[in-house]
Amino acid sequence: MSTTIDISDLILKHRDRAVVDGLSLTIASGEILVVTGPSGCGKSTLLRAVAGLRPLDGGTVTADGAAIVGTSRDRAMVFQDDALHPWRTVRKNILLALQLRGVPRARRSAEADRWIAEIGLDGFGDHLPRELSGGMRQRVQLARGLAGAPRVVLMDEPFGALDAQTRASMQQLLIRTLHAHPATVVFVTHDVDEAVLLGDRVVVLGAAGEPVRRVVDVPRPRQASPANDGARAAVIEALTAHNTLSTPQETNR
Ligand SMILES: Nc1ncnc2c1ncn2[C@@H]1O[C@H](COP(=O)(O)OP(=O)(O)OP(=O)(O)O)[C@@H](O)[C@H]1O
Repeated sequence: MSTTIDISDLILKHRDRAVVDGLSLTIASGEILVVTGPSGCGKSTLLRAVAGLRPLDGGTVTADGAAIVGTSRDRAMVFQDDALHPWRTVRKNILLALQLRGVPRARRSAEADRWIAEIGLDGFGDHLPRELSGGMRQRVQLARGLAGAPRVVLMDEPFGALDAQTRASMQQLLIRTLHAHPATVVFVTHDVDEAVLLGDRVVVLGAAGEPVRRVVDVPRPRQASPANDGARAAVIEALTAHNTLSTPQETNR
């Protein structure tokens, strides 16, 4: 089961400067909404507000009609940084997420094993994070974020530090996983191809304090170009409208 998120007239400030100024947006239940835009435009700030990790300076953010006033086990965060507990094994990192999301003790062990298999890490359950590659650690982070069926998953450049090949396989893993365990997803990325591959819609924010530049619908079924070429071009056009972001070639790394 997933959740509808309603953002209305949202204002978010840093040191009295509005970073998000009057944003209104509804994220449908089960939708993957990608947020992109120039560096410093407020993507992470917006995500933190939806997570309940920071107060609002105006407007409202609701989840199924209830105001978001703090963190909740229904909403999972997945960051780019390695946020695994370094002293816990892969299995224990996933078990902790299951526990925090309220999965009954009797089911946790089998569920952890299923996640370890799902992310292709059979045989690595007893390894510590430092004994894994960056891509493997990121897979564990993904499992930890999605384990226990959170209704909302908030992802801040989760694959930003990965090489192109690992990134592509993580994107496919995310698509498969969300297919099996639907959630409402807000996914922040700088990468235009990633945005149109993953997103049902792509929101292009303006520079900090500016209005949204564009909301692009991505056609489905989900596949690489040429079906998504129109959406890709629309996102690039909006991003480069004021020449404040890296060029498309740079974003394609
Ligand atoms: N803790 C903070 N204190 C003061 N200003 C901040 C703080 N965090 C962010 N900002 C400012 O708010 C603006 C938005 O930051 P945010 O990190 O949300 O942007 P972003 O779009 O996620 O950037 P990037 O794409 O570079 O990660 C930036 O101008 C940033 O300098």
